[in-house]
Amino acid sequence: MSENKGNMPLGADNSLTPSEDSEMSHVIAVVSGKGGVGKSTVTALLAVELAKRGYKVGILDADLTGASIPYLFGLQGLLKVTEKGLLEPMKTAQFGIKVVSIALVMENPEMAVIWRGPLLSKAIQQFWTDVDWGELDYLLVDMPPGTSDVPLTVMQMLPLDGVVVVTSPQDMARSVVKKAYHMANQLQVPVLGLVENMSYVTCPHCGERFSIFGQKPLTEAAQEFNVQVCVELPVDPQLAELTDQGNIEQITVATSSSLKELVDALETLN
Ligand SMILES: Nc1ncnc2c1ncn2[C@@H]1O[C@H](COP(=O)(O)OP(=O)(O)OP(=O)(O)O)[C@@H](O)[C@H]1O
Repeated sequence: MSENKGNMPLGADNSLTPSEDSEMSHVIAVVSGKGGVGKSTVTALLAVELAKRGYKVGILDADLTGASIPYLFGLQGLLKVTEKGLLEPMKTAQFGIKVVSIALVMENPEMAVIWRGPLLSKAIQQFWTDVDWGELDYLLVDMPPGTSDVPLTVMQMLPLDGVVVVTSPQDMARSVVKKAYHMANQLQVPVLGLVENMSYVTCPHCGERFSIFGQKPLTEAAQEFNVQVCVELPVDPQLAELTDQGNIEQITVATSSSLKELVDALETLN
């Protein structure tokens, strides 16, 4: 782990190499200021949209104390171990997205709640070094919520292309974006996009949009911190139902089309 010397940028820790045969073209971290804003849901939707465009996608669920990626995709059971002694990611039913999560490794993943920072970091490190990821166009990392030490350490370990920030209208968006911006700056990677989740509701009868939490100057925050893309996702009852059922891959265009601009931007990384 590289040492933080005052204001010196931390950069990625290049000593951490993925397992033999693993090759990730792009690694993108999805972060949020706090839990419950829909970070895992957005990670899953981005993965589905990229997979729909024909890319090979994986998700590293680094949110060890709130691992929800397997549930969104209806994945159960434990990961198998390959002949080489590596963990084999579990593939999602429809698009074959490769998922690794503490919930697929431990019978009792709730134990991770009592782990301290170094143990959490070590587990995530192993999700990078001891997993047979194979060839991936995109690996999305569902980060622990917040912009404190643990997520920073995690981000520091991985060779990131950039960061996607998820906020909700009740969130202090400007402050979250500011912290994520400084975090990304330290790591010398860009903030690729800002997603305001549960931003509005659409009337099912007339199609009119209601910003029930009021209009927030989200684009101002994006401009201020030079975020390239800024998108809004509606409160979507279909999405809530599909995630509860573990069927997020069956999402139809309505919500996922809101992510189009961001997915386009991720595609330009190629
Ligand atoms: N746009 C949306 N419309 C409807 N429901 C949503 C939307 N986004 C997220 N949800 C629901 O909100 C809940 C929390 O979402 P999610 O688990 O993605 O949050 P999170 O930020 O990852 O939380 P944590 O960090 O605590 O894991 C889920 O039940 C999900 O179905």
